[in-house]
Amino acid sequence: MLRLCSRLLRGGAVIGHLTSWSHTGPSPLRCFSVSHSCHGHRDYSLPNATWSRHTQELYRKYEELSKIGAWRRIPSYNSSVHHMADAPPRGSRVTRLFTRNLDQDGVGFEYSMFYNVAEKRMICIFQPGDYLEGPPGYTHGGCIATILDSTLGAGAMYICGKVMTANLNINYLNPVPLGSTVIVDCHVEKVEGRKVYTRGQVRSHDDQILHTEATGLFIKLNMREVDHSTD
Ligand SMILES: CCCCC/C=C\C/C=C\C/C=C\C/C=C\CCCC(=O)SCCNC(=O)CCNC(=O)[C@H](O)C(C)(C)COP(=O)(O)OP(=O)(O)OC[C@H]1O[C@@H](n2cnc3c(N)ncnc32)[C@H](O)[C@@H]1OP(=O)(O)O
Repeated sequence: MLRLCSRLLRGGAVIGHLTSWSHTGPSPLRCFSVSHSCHGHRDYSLPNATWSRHTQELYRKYEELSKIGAWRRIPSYNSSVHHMADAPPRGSRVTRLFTRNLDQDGVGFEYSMFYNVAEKRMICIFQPGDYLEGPPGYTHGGCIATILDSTLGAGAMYICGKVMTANLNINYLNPVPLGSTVIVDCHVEKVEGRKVYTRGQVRSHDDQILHTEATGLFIKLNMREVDHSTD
């Protein structure tokens, strides 16, 4: 972990990159100003042929809201380093962001995130594919935890910059069918020193079913504590 943090932080880490999303002026980060690709990398937050009608409808709704300025789509690449303006050297390692580690569309995590600055709110339109099975026909709880952690964490990063998950509490209330469309709705509740308290829900696309509730504690990273000696 220390090695990972060290490498990320020295390279102008992705989380630092995410920090500057909150700048009000023109973004210094070229990746986030490009809607369809970042230096040729595919933006997975854009619709593909495997998205259901419900997933597409929700996406269009937030896309429209983005046009009037309330929301902003968050591009998504399949490696953490693709989110960085200045990626650290990776050597021979080819890493993949956990939620983007399948090459086939539709079978894993299909999702798109949008952020609302005024509400300190991050939403994620999520369509779990068939390879995320837990109970027969339903999404594995670990996958639900992953998308919650990612959405809560992205919201915390937008407000506070470099953070890591310290605590994640989840109540699973109703199972999430594979292939369904859910909305992961998260916000930052409060910030106390380095602690960022977040809360979120997973609801069905029509808000009729509350699938999951969660709270997350994220800790702002103290760069002085990063140990480079393990490299
Ligand atoms: C991380 C890479 C993410 C890469 C994403 C890249 C691109 C993505 C792009 C778009 C997608 C967007 C977002 C995705 C976001 C996130 C998803 C991934 C997130 C993760 O997958 S992340 C991995 C799992 N995560 C860990 O691997 C953490 C291991 N852990 C540690 O590294 C340390 O533990 C640390 C740093 C957490 C704290 O360590 P530390 O030394 O800096 O701070 P310290 O311990 O002093 O605590 C300071 C104050 O927090 C309180 N505190 C601490 N822990 C607490 C707890 N559990 N409960 C209650 N209070 C707690 C203390 O009580 C004190 O409170 P007080 O100030 O009041 O005394």
